[in-house]
Amino acid sequence: MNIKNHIDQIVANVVAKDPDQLTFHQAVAEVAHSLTPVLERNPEYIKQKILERMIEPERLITFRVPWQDDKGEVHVNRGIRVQFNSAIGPYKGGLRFRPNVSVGMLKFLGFEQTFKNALTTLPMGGGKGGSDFDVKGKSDAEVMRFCQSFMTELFRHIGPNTDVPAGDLGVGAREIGYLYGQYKRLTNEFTGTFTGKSITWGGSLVRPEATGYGTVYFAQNMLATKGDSLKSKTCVISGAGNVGIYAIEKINHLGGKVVAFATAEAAIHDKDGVDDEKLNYLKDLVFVKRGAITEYAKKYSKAVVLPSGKKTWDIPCFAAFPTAAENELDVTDAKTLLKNGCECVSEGANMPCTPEAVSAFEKAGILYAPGKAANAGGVSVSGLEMSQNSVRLYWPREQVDAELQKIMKNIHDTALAAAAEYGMKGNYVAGANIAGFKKVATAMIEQGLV
Ligand SMILES: NC(=O)C1=CN([C@@H]2O[C@H](COP(=O)(O)OP(=O)(O)OC[C@H]3O[C@@H](n4cnc5c(N)ncnc54)[C@H](OP(=O)(O)O)[C@@H]3O)[C@@H](O)[C@H]2O)C=CC1
Ligand SMILES: O=C(O)CCC(=O)C(=O)O
Repeated sequence: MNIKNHIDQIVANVVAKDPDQLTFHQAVAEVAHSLTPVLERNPEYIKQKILERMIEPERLITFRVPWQDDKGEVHVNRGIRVQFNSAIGPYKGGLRFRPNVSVGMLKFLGFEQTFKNALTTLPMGGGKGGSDFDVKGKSDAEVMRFCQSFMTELFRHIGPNTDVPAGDLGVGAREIGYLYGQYKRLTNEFTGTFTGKSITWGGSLVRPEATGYGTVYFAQNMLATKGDSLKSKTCVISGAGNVGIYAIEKINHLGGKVVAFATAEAAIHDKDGVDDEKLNYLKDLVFVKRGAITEYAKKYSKAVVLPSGKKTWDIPCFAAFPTAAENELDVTDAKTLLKNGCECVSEGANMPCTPEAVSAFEKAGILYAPGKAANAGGVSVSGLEMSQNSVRLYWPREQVDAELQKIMKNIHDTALAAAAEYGMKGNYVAGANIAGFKKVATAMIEQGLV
């Protein structure tokens, strides 16, 4: 059998089956093509149709979410949970509330999550969920009513040993509180069915920081292979949310300087860098006041708002951290980064670089880490939160952070070793896909035709 043709056919079938699910096609194509040498060496995977089974979610739940705004007007949104793969543990993955959320988007995210969770070494399967609800411009009371309605259906499909959601875009501490409160009311149980909980009621220290910190730890591990580090280096990020803000914090800890960050609405260039004092202001602005980042440029006179159409990737840097959303960094951005001397890209978001941008980085031979490896710190500490909930203990900050660093180094080393084993030295995309796939595939084979 010609393995390349076989894989092309699998990808073509995915496209034909659900033609509108573009990000899902993109995620499947990337993984499938990097598995060519693995399938060549392991005919059992082909015989057992492991890849074909892995691209079909185990279960897909959609439901109606009716809610009332503050004026009493009724609205209806769609709730979705994709329970993608439970071969190595309960389904695990975040909830996203954003107007563009669709089944296809959540399938892409749930598929990626399966590989990411396998890489963490913790016993977690893959899942993802969310709604086309827009949290922007809603009052706390409206968000609460929406979350309560959403959970009134979702609660019957989740549980500490079944499916454990967490946050993602648009779902932060406030939303998790409202969702968990309703879950508890309906089940009459206080269990670890959610992660990212507040530290006073079952959360883990370092979970809020974990994705941003982890992405920077991953970059640190990549740079160490070249005898380099982030010390005194200029960095840029996109996104000024949970992942982006804590990525800035860790870059500061390591002696780097972040000179640009952005939201979907605006990008800021601060050539002096976002030091700890400015970062505290930014945290309060984003997490507490829910204000626009343009306020930052009003407060700090040397910072400027970039002209419309300009992105943080236009600012020269040594390392770039895309921490916003899928396909936010295209090939033009990649070429600009390379032209300006960028040597390291570590993805905090899920699939933020387009395939053409990734090819440009690979061709240039710079250090490039895909999200499913580099942003796995968040779900890793979620796994540690589940462990703490199971034994009803809280671990100290130093212990959780030490575990996080250990896990990120292990993911780095595992991806690097898998890439080298299959003749793709230094290719973290192939390495992460191969290592994640082999772990899940082995579990699926051992569990019979599931
Ligand atoms: N939270 C976590 O633990 C994890 C998150 N991720 C991924 O990281 C990314 C960010 O998540 P998180 O920080 O939690 O989300 P938040 O909602 O906290 O923040 C997202 C930030 O990205 C900006 N943004 C969103 N969409 C776009 C876009 N299309 N172009 C430019 N900027 C955009 C938002 O701007 P605005 O406010 O204007 O919308 C906001 O500043 C997502 O891809 C998520 O899937 C991955 C692993 C774990
Ligand atoms: O912490 C989690 O369970 C999920 C985090 C997440 O959604 C992600 O890794 O993309």
